[in-house]
This record gives sequence, C-alpha cells and structure tokens, in this order.
Amino acid sequence: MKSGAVFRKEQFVIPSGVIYLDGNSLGPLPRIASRRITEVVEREWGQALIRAWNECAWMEQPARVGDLIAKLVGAPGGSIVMGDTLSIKVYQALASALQMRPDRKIILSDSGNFPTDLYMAQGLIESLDKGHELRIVAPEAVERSIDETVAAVMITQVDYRTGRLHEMNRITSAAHDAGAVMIWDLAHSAGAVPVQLTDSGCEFAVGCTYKYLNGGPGAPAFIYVRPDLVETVRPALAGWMGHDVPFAFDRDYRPANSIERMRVGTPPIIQLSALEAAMQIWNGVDMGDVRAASIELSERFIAEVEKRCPALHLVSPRDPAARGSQVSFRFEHGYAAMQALIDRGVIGDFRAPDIMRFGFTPLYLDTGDIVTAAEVVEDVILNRLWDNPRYKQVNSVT
Ligand SMILES: Cc1ncc(COP(=O)(O)O)c(C=O)c1O
Ligand SMILES: Nc1ccccc1C(=O)C[C@H](N)C(=O)O
Repeated sequence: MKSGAVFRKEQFVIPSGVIYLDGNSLGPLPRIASRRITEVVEREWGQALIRAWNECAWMEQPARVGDLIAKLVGAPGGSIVMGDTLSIKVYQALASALQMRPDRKIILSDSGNFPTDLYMAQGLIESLDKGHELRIVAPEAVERSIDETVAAVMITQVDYRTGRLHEMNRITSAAHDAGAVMIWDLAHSAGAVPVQLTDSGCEFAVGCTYKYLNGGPGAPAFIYVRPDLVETVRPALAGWMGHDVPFAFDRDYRPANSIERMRVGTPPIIQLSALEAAMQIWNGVDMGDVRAASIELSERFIAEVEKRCPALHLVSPRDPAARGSQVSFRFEHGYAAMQALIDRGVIGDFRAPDIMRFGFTPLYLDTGDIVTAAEVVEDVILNRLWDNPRYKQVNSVT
C-alpha cells in the first residue's frame, strides 16, 4: 500500500534491501540531483568556467533557491536566502535579534534544542560581552518563561530527540506580547510538517536542507527575515556577497537592501545545484498530504512496535498532532539495537543516552516498509540480536 499522493520513491536512489528511516538526519540522493551535479560540474564549471557566474546565473542562485524553499514554508518570494551552515544562520539571526532589543539581555531557549544552536548563542554572548544570558528551560515551560526581560526567543520547532512539536503561532504570539523577537529553527520542520511563516509573524527563521529537503550532506542552510524588517536588520556577518554592490569593491560595507544582505561569502554552487534540483521533487506536493501520510506511517509504526516489543518505551508525544515527523523509543541497549537494525537494512539512528530514533518521510516510505521495519525491530529485540560485541557503543554518527 502506498502512502497516497505524495509517494515518489522512484525519484530517489534507495539501495535495495534498505528501509531508510533516517531522512530526518540525511535525506537520500534524488536521481535528479545526481544528474544535475554532473551537468553543473562538467558543463558549467568545466566549460563555462568563470563566465558561469553570469551565464549560468550562479550569482542569483542563493535567492532563487530561497524562493523554492519559501513556497514550502509559507513565506513570500524574496524573504529567504541560502548560504553557509545552519550554525552560521542561527548566529546571524540571533545577533540581528539582539541588536533589535538593545535594552534586553535574555535569550530564551529550551533543553530540546539542538546543541549547536545553544553553543552558537553561548559563543555570541561571549563575543558581545554585554552581559547577555542564555536561559534554557524545559520545552513545556517555554511559553510561561517569556517575559519582558527576554530579547529573543530561539526555539527549534521539532525536538531532535523526542520529536515534540512546538506550536509556532502560540509561542510567537507570546514572544511578541512580551516584546521579544522570535527565531524559529526549522531544521526538522521544512519538508516534514506544514509551516506558515508569514502567518506566524516571526521575525526570523532558519533551517537546513540536507534532511527532509534532500539537498545532500553539507547542503547550504536558509534564513528567513520578515519582509518589513529586511532593510533594517544588521546581518552581523558583513561579508562581501551581502554588500549592496559586491563588485563595486567599496572600502566600506553597505548591506544590500534585500534579503541578500544575509549572504556572507561565495555560495557553494555544486551543492546549491543539487538542492535546487532536489526541490523539483516537491512540485505538486501538498504539505498537508505529506503531514497526513507521515502521521499514518508513524502511527502504524508505533502500534506495530508496541505490540511486538514491550521493552521499548515511546518517548515521542503519543498525540500525532504534537509530534514532528519522527518517532523515538527509549531502550537501555538502544545503541547496540540500532547497530543491529542497520546491519539488517533498517536504518534509523541513536541519540544518547538511550534513544532509538526513526524518521518518517512519505515521499519514499510506504506502509509496507513500516511493517517490515517493525518486524525487524521485533527480531532484534526479542531475539537479543543486539547482544553482540560487534555492536558495542562507540561515539559514532548513528
Ligand atoms: C536544530 C538543528 N540545528 C542545527 C543543526 C546543525 O547545524 P549545521 O548544519 O551547522 O551542522 C542541526 C542538525 O545537525 C539541527 O538539528
Ligand atoms: N548534520 C549532521 C552531520 C552528521 C551526522 C548527523 C547530522 C545531523 O544533522 C544530526 C541532526 N541534526 C540530528 O537531529 O541529530
């Protein structure tokens, strides 16, 4: 059975024998991206050389691809630009936000945020040396912790460990009621759940493109700035590609009068081209349909796993409306169990100390995959296949 209108597995390279439940960490290779990379390398870079910046419109690519992302996250054209890694985009958004509230010193985030977001905040605070403080509260406590001392609320919408989903509009309204600036990290949201940035009213949003958007390892991040602010935000990283006229080579920095001011340096053209091609997969895809299919798959997976493996404890919210597009289970031997699963073609990942994480991506997963994956989980858990010295814990990616 297929998960409805959004299923398009034939457009991806999925190795045979693999059920891929880690598209929430690194999306698989879209066939169109593979073809496009070859073309960009051989024809554009190889033949056009430096001329390609003009002839192949390389220079406009960060904004052009930003417009494709904008369609998926409910933002207008011209409000998103691509570049750098997500860590850098978090830094830029946060630095800009703090400049907008010079009298306030608190950055509010939650313990479900991904470490790099918190580290970037800590690093920025040190560099600024103006007495800012990072306040980290429990995910459930975010809304009630927003008060008039908070300069910026910086939250990742979907908790990378538990999959818990924050209500974007509610938290944004609470931030605005207290006069704080709202920054959303959409790393686990873009291409996973419906997002309406314009409706939310948030000032900034950032996200990566190598997960649900399938742009490939190291694909550039995106940053959204609310259109009414774009001519006043300070970009923090004053790189030449964000200059109003980069090729005037002025001595002094003057930011572009558009979202382009959030650019920093030379864009990664090959990687951006892979992403631009990968975005074609979303043509005709409704995020509401993706969400419905994702919920169907994740509900089925939870039911199948709980029926078969009482030793696994769900740590994701049971209410699908309160989850992103992933499901996590706690299991004491989770690391070893995940290695055993991966050995058997069911690829998820592990997050310390004991979380087995599974991502649901209806573009290339169907119910049959989910049931098969649950059967393999059952085999690994009930037959203690994890209890093997080969699966001893090391500090690895998955
Ligand atoms: C919420 C969040 N922020 C940031 C990152 C990573 O940032 P970067 O792309 O700079 O490695 C991730 C995942 O790697 C993430 O899940
Ligand atoms: N960028 C990576 C590079 C290597 C391994 C994992 C990642 C991830 O993206 C992890 C992801 N952010 C997570 O939610 O765990």
